[in-house]
Amino acid sequence: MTADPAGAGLLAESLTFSYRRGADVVLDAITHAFPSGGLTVVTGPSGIGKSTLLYVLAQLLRPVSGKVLWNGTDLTARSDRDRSRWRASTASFVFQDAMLDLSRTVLDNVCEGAVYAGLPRAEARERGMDLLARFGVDHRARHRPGEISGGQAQRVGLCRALLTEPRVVFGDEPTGNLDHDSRDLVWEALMDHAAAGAAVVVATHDETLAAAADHRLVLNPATAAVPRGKEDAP
Ligand SMILES: Nc1ncnc2c1ncn2[C@@H]1O[C@H](COP(=O)(O)OP(=O)(O)OP(=O)(O)O)[C@@H](O)[C@H]1O
Repeated sequence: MTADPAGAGLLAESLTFSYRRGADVVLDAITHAFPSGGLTVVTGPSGIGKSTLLYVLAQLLRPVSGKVLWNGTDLTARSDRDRSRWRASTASFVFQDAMLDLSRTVLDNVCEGAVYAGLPRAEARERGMDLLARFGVDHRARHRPGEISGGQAQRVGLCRALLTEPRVVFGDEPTGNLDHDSRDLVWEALMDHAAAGAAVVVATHDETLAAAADHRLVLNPATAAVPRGKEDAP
């Protein structure tokens, strides 16, 4: 991955969101930077809006008002098609549940999205096998997801997310269901990916992992968003 320019990354500017007109405001004027080259954790109590913030940053949801900037360019002003293109070319997700397609092999699960987005199949499979080996699940490449453990499935989900070396990775409780070894492995992979230049944004309840992150945004009921952490001035 080539480095993004200094000051690069995602920037939320006064983001406000509610799921329906007249419904509760879930995100209330959040302004925060999620820099490239760092892992930012988003913490806060259940139901505060951590997942929602990830979806708005990822352009899966449109804010009611405010902007999401990527390297200084306003994504929220773009058409739905352009926002989907940005997501396909730039971002990926790791969820608490790996959400694998049960009808496909592990290797196909890792590769299919990237092939669909235009990566040649042979290259995708080669990269996919390398990643599966890196995360210790290459011996399961030809198995179906129903034949592997939850921890292995999560590693497979991680391989799928990293296959295209995305500049942005969103993790929604990516270590939530994992034993300690798998948890550490997933976390280190995300930290490494951030260190290689990506903007990684992870919603988590895991205080141990949160303490090890580069940056932190705390969502809190009184203020909606209270920046905290190593260089998280609003
Ligand atoms: N699709 C939806 N439609 C309407 N309201 C929703 C929807 N998804 C989430 N909400 C509400 O939005 C608020 C924020 O939810 P969100 O899932 O973002 O919180 P969270 O901080 O990620 O919670 P958790 O830590 O439990 O995963 C909650 O009140 C939730 O009930």
